[in-house]
Amino acid sequence: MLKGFFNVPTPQNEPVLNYGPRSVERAALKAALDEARSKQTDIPMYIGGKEVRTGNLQELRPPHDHQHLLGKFHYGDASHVAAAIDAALAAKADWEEMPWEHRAAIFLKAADLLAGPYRAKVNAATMLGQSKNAYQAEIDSACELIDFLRFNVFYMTQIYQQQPPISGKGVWNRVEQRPLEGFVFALTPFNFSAIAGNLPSSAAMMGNVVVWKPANTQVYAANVIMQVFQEAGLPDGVINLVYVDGPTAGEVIFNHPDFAGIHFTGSTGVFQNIWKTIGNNIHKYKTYPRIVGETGGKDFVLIHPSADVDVANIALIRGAFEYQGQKCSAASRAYIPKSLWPAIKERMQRDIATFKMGPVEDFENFINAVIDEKSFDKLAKYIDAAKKDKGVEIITGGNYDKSKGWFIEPTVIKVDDPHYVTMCEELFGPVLTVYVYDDKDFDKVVDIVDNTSIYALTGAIIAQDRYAIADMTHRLRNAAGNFYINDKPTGAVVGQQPFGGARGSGTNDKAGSMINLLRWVSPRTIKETFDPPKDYRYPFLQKEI
Ligand SMILES: NC(=O)c1ccc[n+]([C@@H]2O[C@H](COP(=O)([O-])OP(=O)(O)OC[C@H]3O[C@@H](n4cnc5c(N)ncnc54)[C@H](O)[C@@H]3O)[C@@H](O)[C@H]2O)c1
Ligand SMILES: N[C@@H](CCC=O)C(=O)O
Repeated sequence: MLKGFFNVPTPQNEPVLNYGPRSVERAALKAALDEARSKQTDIPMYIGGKEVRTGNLQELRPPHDHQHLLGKFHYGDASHVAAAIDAALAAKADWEEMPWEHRAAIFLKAADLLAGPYRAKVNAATMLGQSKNAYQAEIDSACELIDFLRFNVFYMTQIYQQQPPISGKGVWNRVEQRPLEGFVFALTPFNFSAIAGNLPSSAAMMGNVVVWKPANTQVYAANVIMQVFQEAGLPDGVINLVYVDGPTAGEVIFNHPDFAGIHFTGSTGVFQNIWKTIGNNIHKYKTYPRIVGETGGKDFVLIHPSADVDVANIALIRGAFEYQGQKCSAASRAYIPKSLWPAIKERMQRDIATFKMGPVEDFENFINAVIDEKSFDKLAKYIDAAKKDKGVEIITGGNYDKSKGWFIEPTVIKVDDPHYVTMCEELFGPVLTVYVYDDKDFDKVVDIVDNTSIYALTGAIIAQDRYAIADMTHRLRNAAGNFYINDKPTGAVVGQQPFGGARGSGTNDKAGSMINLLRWVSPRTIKETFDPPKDYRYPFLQKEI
């Protein structure tokens, strides 16, 4: 066995390829899209390294083209969740004994596979399965996932290097970072393949074994990510991928004595129910499970009268409409001073009119479909209500069409009431609500921004006046876990802006950071004494002579 203090490669953010006309990457991506569309993929679960097929098949269709069948996946039940836990626990002893540098090597290789031979495949799967355009897929399933893997390996070594600074005379103090006792449950959302890949791999990297359940609407790309982990050399049973209904998975997992932690990203309601269930079952577990959850948002853009209107416009339209507003960080409520409203409105209408909407296979489309019919219907309902409600005006968009795919036009709603429902609730779609305030009321508006929603995920302020920037930065310190000045509230980059929110938006354990990885280990302090005392008496107890 090799012995040494190993350094890992210094991580750099994976460069974002541009997919411009006639570029090599564009040709490779087009070929991968054609290949994926030309066949129907049969997708198994992966339990203990084996492909598991139940014959209970669920269809996968592109959200922008629901008549096309991409493939089917094998749906499981409670018995598959139990089998996945057994497989994880069977793999545990060998995995946690594996020297860390070998764990690191597996995930560094996975990053290289994604950056190279799997890049087009994973991007094509994310584009088709989740209706992301080429750029949005590239920054997610390629770059962000690669960054998560490489930066997490680096942070892992920093965690291992942290040792007590002091060892007294004749003593050596050290700290060992043990994997959790039991298995970790990774429960992942539809909207980011990077998050789907990061939640199981970050816990596994720290020596844990994992049961991973993705959203049904993300299974198509999850399958590719699992193939990458396997090809990178991940031993059987370390990550077990199952497709079951959420409550069924929860019923088995949250009643298991070896349940040691959940790594969740998804909606606030689901997370709160999970937390309650874990609380009710706390006496059943061998340890106190780690509960890590990044959840919903109602992300704001607050525009100060000193703002540059072009900066404000781009922050709004990119922040609100990239990936159809289906980012937890998406700008969904904006506060705009009356003095700037005409200029900003004119720019938004001008630019949104040039957005092309349609399938991802046509690279001219900036806007694609929302994820499924349930989301489409929900968004259509809010838009219909906005058309009827008093004090509410549709500024642009407002149309939708489900004949070919789940298409909702980018929609801007202006409201008279800053507490109108679409200013408060997370809609998770291409709908931006704006409240136009009197410039003299700016001070009150800062409080409204802070108090309007239960969430505190992301927020942006747009201003040139430095006093205003300083004031808003301070007063909105609890309103967002990721706070942007003169930028859109989306697009955090691993290693640069660690991501996560507080209040109703989650436990703020910052995905892709040391803080997050620390949740997947349990430190053991070891004190070794070289010359231990052999007499209980303190020196002062000795008789004076
Ligand atoms: N804060 C963040 O970092 C972040 C990132 C991405 C998405 N999100 C949030 O995720 C949500 C969108 O994703 P989604 O629609 O996939 O979320 P979701 O909550 O519907 O689903 C997340 C996961 O939980 C599972 N699930 C659903 N109901 C369950 C139940 N009752 N018991 C157990 N599991 C259950 C789903 O199958 C899925 O795997 C939005 O609210 C968004 O803001 C947050
Ligand atoms: N980290 C992403 C959002 C993830 C949630 O959907 C961003 O910063 O835009």
